Amino acid sequence: MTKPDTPTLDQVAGPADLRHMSDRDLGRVATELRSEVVAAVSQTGGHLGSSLGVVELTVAIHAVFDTPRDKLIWDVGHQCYPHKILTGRRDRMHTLRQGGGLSGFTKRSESEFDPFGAAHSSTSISAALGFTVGRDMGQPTGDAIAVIGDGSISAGMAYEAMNNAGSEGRRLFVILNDNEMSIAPPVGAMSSYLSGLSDLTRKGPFGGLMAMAEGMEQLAPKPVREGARRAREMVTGLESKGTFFEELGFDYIGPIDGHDMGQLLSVLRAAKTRATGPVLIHCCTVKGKGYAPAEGSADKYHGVAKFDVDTGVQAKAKANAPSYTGVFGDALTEAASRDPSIVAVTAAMPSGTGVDRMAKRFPARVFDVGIAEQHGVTFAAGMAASGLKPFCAIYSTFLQRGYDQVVHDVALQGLPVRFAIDRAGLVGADGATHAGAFDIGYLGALPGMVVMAAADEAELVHMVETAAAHDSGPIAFRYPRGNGTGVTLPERGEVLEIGKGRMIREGTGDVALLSLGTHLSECEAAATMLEAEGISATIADARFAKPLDLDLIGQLALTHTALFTVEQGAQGGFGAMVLQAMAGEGMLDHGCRVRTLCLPDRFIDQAALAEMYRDAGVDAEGIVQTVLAALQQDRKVVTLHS
Ligand SMILES: Cc1ncc(C[n+]2csc(CCOP(=O)(O)OP(=O)(O)O)c2C)c(N)n1
Ligand SMILES: CC(=O)[C@@H](O)[C@H](O)COP(=O)(O)O
Ligand SMILES: [Mg+2]
Repeated sequence: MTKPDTPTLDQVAGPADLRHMSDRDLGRVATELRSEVVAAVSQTGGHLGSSLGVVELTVAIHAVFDTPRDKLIWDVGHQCYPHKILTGRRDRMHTLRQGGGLSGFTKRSESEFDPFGAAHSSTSISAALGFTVGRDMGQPTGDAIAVIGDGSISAGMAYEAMNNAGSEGRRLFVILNDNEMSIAPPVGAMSSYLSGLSDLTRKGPFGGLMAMAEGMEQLAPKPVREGARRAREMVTGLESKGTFFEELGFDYIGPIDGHDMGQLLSVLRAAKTRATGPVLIHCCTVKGKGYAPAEGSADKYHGVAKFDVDTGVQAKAKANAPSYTGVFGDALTEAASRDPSIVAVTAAMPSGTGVDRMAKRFPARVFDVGIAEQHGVTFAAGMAASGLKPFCAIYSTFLQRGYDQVVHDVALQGLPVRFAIDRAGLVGADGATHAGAFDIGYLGALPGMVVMAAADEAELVHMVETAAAHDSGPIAFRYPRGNGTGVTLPERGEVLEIGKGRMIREGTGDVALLSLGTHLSECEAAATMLEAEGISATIADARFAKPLDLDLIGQLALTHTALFTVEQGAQGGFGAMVLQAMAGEGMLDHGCRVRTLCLPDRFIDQAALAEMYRDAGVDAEGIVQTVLAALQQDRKVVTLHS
């Protein structure tokens, strides 16, 4: 890769250097910064499109505001690569999203320029408002600036924050980065409203000037504003209403061209000088700006693998098995073709969850609610209450955002919502914020909830069929990010008996490995390693974390020296529920030793997935070491291989 020529950017060791530069040089920094982002991400992969869309904005904010004393909070944080380069992390960008390297999102522990961590969307305004209270109560902090995207502002939490900010009336800057894109094309009435507002600017230079004039006038005293508005109405012949944001108590500036450094600098400087309360600056940007392959792609290169800068062609590893997401999407579509009452709900991630495959055949039965997991869950609950069979497809980590809705609107009412929980377990490069670590525990605790975990892609097909057939209450099935094992897929899934596990291989009674989910493969590898140590291992696939197969567990406990549960989830999940059941049933009274292998009580930062599970101690070697320790082999605990 040829290193871009960045003579002006090279003068920037930190944001303070920007504040001594001419506006012209700031424009040069932005141009060079964009090339730097493209070059860096071409080597690491990551969230390219959103970062390219905020290059000018990032330079302008750091040039105008006194970061890190002023707190710049990026919503989601996936667009923070230009920010990281300008705030002293340029030399570490080659470690992005890798073990021991830079996080792909903002992270407090990584830099003083990251005042608030992110990755889950729509939190920035709440956090920024919190900082303004700290400032006003004497904490050593300056202004707070939240940069939130048009997708992220569709989440309820953003409105909760604006509602509060508007009544608090504290000086606060919210910059709406409106690129008319989420991961998928935007949905929702707010998106249409924003398009209406930004039409003026997107129409070209005249529109931009008008918008800027309008924007600047927002900061003038009320009488002047009224006069300007009347003048504008005369000129345009259009009634000029206040914006939604002004109705909430914000001064609204814009829409402005988020790539025009001159506009950005003058609006930010004016806003900083004059704002006395909450201000929303509406910036129109382009996701993937300045890099043709990104701008020209449907997803604007939202998340990319390493790529060739000249061609934009991504280096995607060839998969030798279908992705779990794809298997789910196809199985759901097949089930939907047989049952017209099946519908699907996604929260702004149709392709990430695979429901886009169903949407291709049944567009009227797939609903993208935007980034609105809370609404999505209860929306599905209403569908279920009406008699439909909703599949609510949400990543494990993002379902956390709608948990009370799962409890209060689904489980408490026993409504048959089907939860397709993708990205269950650790996820690799997205790191701790995206780990699907907690769903077994947080769902298993709910009365009436059925919780399944697929051991491979064939099992996933069966679980989709089982969920479709399960009408007596809520049911969830979890599966990991990535590709399957290559096992043959059934033409059509079979309905599994609820609460029944399956025996995979019978040993001679030394140890039993009770697996939940796709770590069945690690259990099989561990069994082979144990055999080499003269230890026979029985393997069973629990299939269900709830209800548990007590007959299977009791049988294993009675006939084995030791029982080990293995799961891709945090403590308080499958192993805990097995132990609690065994205790209740007296299965612990006969001397069977029990160990639960689950994720450790700490967050695990991004790394290669296998490395993360090794670190967690739940890979094959971790299982073997735990077995040997539990059997208290008097020989030294061997390390089977480095
Ligand atoms: C609560 C939550 N749900 C879903 C996601 C997945 N996600 C990450 S970025 C994104 C789209 C964000 O769109 P926008 O705010 O417009 O930012 P852009 O990518 O356009 O810069 C989504 C849905 C998330 N990070 N958090
Ligand atoms: C930033 C964000 O939250 C999403 O883009 C997420 O990174 C997608 O994860 P997958 O790559 O697993 O679909
Ligand atoms: Mg967007």
